[in-house]
Amino acid sequence: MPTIFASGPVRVRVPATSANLGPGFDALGLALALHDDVAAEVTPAGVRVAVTGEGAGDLPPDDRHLVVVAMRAAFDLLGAQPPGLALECVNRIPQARGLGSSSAAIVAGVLLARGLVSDGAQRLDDEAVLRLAAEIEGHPDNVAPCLLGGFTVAWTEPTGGRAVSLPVAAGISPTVFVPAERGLTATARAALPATVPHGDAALNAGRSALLVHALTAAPELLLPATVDRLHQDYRAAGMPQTAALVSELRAADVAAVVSGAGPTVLAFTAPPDGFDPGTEWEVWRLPVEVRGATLARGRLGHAERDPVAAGRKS
Ligand SMILES: Nc1ncnc2c1ncn2[C@@H]1O[C@H](COP(=O)(O)OP(=O)(O)O)[C@@H](O)[C@H]1O
Ligand SMILES: N[C@@H](CCOP(=O)(O)O)C(=O)O
Repeated sequence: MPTIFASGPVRVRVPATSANLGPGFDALGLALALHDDVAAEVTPAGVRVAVTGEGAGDLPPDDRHLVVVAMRAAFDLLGAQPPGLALECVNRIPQARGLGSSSAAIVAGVLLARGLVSDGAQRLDDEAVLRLAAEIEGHPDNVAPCLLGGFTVAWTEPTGGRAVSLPVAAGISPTVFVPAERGLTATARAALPATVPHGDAALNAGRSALLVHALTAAPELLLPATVDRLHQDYRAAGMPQTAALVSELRAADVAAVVSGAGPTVLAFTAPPDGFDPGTEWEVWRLPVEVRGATLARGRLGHAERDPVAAGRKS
C-alpha cells in the first residue's frame, strides 16, 4: 500500500528524563515534568527547522538536526520520505547535561513522523516506536520513560528495546542540580571500562532490584538502593564537581545520583533546609511526569510556545 502523508501539522510534547538512577545503568529511568514541544508539517520541498529555547543558534536547521534524523529513520520504516519538512521546536530540556535531551529529540522525531503518515500507527506500533528510538539512542533507558512516562524498567532483546512503566510511590520528590557546563553522553560512555569486577556487578544487581522496590513501595530504602559501582566512579574524574555534590548530598542522607551520563545531579527527595550546593548549580524541583510523550494535531499554540509553562518548578 502506498504511503499517504496526513495534511496539516502535528505536534508532540516530550518530557525530560533521568536515566540510570544510580545502579540501573542502561535500564532504569524516570520521566520529569520539564518538556520540549515540537511541531512538524510536510512541505513541497526542502527542510526548515526553527528552534527557540535550548540549543537555539547552535543546532543545525537541516537534515543534521536530531529530530529530523529520527524522522527520516521513522519515515524509512513507514514506507516513504516526504517531499519536504518544516519543524518548529520549543526546547526547555537543557542539552548535554544528563536530562535526556537527545532521547526527547529522538522520541519527538519518531512520533511526529508516525503522526504525519495517515495510517502511521498501524505501520509503526508503540513497540516499534520504542525499538526504533532505542536503536537510534543506543540504549533504551531514557527513551523508555520519555515515551511511557513515570518510572520505567527497560531491557534489550535480540529484537530490540522493550520497557514497562511502574507506578511511583508517594513521597518521591525529585530535585535536579544542573550545572552550566555540558558533558556529552558519548564522552561519558567512553570513560567506562570494557569489564567490571564480579563483586561490583553483583552489588549493582541487588541494588537495582532494591531500587525498583524503593521507588514503587518503600522510599525509605532509597539511600541504600541508589548505590552504584558500574558507572559513576569511572566517570567521576570527568565531572569532579558532580561527584562531590553527590557525595555531599548522600552524606546528608539524601538519595542522590548522577542523572543519566551527567553532569546533572538527581536527588530523589528535597535537600535539607539550608543546604547550599553553591552558585554553580541551578536547582529545580521537577515532579515525576506520569504522562509520556503526547502527539496531537495542529501547530504549537500559545501554551506550547510559553518558555516556562511546561517547565521548571523551583
Ligand atoms: N532538542 C534537540 N534538538 C536537536 N538536537 C538535540 C536536541 N537535544 C539534544 N540534541 C543533540 O544531542 C546532543 C546531546 O545529547 P547527549 O550527549 O546524549 O546529552 P543529553 O544527556 O542531553 O541527552 C546535543 O549536543 C545535540 O547535538
Ligand atoms: N545509560 C546512559 C544514560 C544516558 O543518559 P543521558 O540523559 O545522559 O543521555 C549512560 O549512562 O550512558
